Amino acid sequence: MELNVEHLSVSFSNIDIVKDVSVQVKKKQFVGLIGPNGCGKSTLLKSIYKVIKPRQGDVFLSELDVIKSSPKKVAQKLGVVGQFNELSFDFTVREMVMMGRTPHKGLLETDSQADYSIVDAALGKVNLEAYAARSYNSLSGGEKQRVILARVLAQQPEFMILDEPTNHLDIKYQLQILNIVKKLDIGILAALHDLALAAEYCDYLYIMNKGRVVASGKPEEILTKQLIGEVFDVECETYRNPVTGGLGIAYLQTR
Ligand SMILES: Nc1ncnc2c1ncn2[C@@H]1O[C@H](COP(=O)(O)OP(=O)(O)OP(=O)(O)O)[C@@H](O)[C@H]1O
Repeated sequence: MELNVEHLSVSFSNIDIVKDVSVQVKKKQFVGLIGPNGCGKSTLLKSIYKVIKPRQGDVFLSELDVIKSSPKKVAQKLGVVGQFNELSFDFTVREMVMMGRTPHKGLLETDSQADYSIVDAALGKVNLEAYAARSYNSLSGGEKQRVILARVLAQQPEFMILDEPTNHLDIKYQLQILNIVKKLDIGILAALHDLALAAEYCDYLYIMNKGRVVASGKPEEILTKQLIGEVFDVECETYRNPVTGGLGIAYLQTR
């Protein structure tokens, strides 16, 4: 599926937080959204996945008009890994992941053998099979993050939004999660903080500052020291990593 966000604006108490933002994710593209704290990344993503109503603009997932469609209809296509994953009620890890199947079920439909197999496969993908009976609230931040990803995998979405999916994760699981979502071969829009990881995994980047998209393009084309300096207020040098061949960024000092 493709994502088309057109001229989206979001305001809280008459203050514009997201200002006329247009974003496109083509079929099977991994697109990153980067920008400093408070620039509006989460607000933009939440208005795409229907948690916040935008003041104006359109969101389409291929032909599906996301703003006008029911949450269930959207959840059949769109998976979301959000930033905060706390729960008031306690569920087991397996119950949490099984919730990913809900959008595909009728009102009184019970869990089928196929649902159990899908849930087991999703737990396996994030290395949490042994945690299936554990209480979700007893897990560490990183384990919770992997359960949420497993729930989204069980949902079998055709498009995925991730809001800082590698928050809380040590480097092994940061790479594991990015590798898992990359291999899904579906459209992805992900807010990321680590610029080097964004450069490595993303096909295309949008850079936000103060509610607006200020640059977009292929990572190596737009992640210049001038742009990083302007947007993040940090002096840096960029270089080609001699080991990976990818983009390296040496941060020097804050401005
Ligand atoms: N419900 C709300 N009411 C008023 N202001 C809000 C609300 N939600 C977010 N904001 C403000 O909107 C701005 C953008 O917040 P947002 O969470 O979108 O930023 P972000 O780019 O995702 O930041 P971070 O990198 O820190 O997660 C912030 O100044 C925030 O305080």
